Amino acid sequence: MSKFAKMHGLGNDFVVIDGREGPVDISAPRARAIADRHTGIGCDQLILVGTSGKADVSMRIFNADGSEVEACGNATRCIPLFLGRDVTIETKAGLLDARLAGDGASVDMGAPRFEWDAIPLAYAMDTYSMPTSWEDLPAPAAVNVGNPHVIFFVDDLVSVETDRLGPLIEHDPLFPARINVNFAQILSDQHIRLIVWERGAGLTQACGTGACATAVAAIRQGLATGPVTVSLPGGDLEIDWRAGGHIQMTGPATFVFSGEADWERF
Ligand SMILES: N[C@@H](CCC[C@H](N)C(=O)O)C(=O)O
Repeated sequence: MSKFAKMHGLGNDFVVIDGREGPVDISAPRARAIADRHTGIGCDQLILVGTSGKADVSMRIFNADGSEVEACGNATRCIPLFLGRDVTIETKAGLLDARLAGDGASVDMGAPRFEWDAIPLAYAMDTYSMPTSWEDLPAPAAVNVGNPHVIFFVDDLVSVETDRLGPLIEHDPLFPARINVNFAQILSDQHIRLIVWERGAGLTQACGTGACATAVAAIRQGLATGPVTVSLPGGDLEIDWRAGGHIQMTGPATFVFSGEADWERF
């Protein structure tokens, strides 16, 4: 048996398992079973907090489909709340600094990457404005903020079939590691509306790394100036980035309930 908390960041929900007391064995099928909304606990991502030799704690991230990934912005904001203090967190994407702020946390998400093989793409291509697209969507941008994102800036978000185009693009062979798909509408110089089809989880209420990647792509293309408010279905995130620098993400994190479970049963 070990302790867990159900938490969320703007409705992007997590089962956060405390693995600091002893090893918790999470395989892909087990992560999928825990995340199942009918037969498990239910979540978009399963988060395993552990000990670390390099930071205060480590964090492993599993999508609802069981795939283990490098980064999760909303979950990173939940960790200071889960532990009750500011923390440094070791992730597959590097060390992150997360501090309690307002009704959530503020996190240094590191520096974005734009090289085609860092996204990764299947072959060399300009990631500022990619010479490709799908159906009526405009040419996208690609950014890696610890995990891979493609961003489409559209005129009218309501008319985009996000649930049909999202999975099509996520699984396109251009993206050998699959991809998180961001559909964004610029509302003003400092305000973006965003819907994210997440790799391995589908449409979510919010995606922290998606907000970071989208704000960075917009600032890079001169479509916005930082700091940017990114409005997702679940609420708003504040993203600050200057070219060459780190991304600072600030927004809410919520504790829902705690429990104890025998993970061997999943
Ligand atoms: N919800 C997260 C992102 C979770 C991982 C993502 N689906 C991936 O596969 O990279 C966030 O808030 O950033």
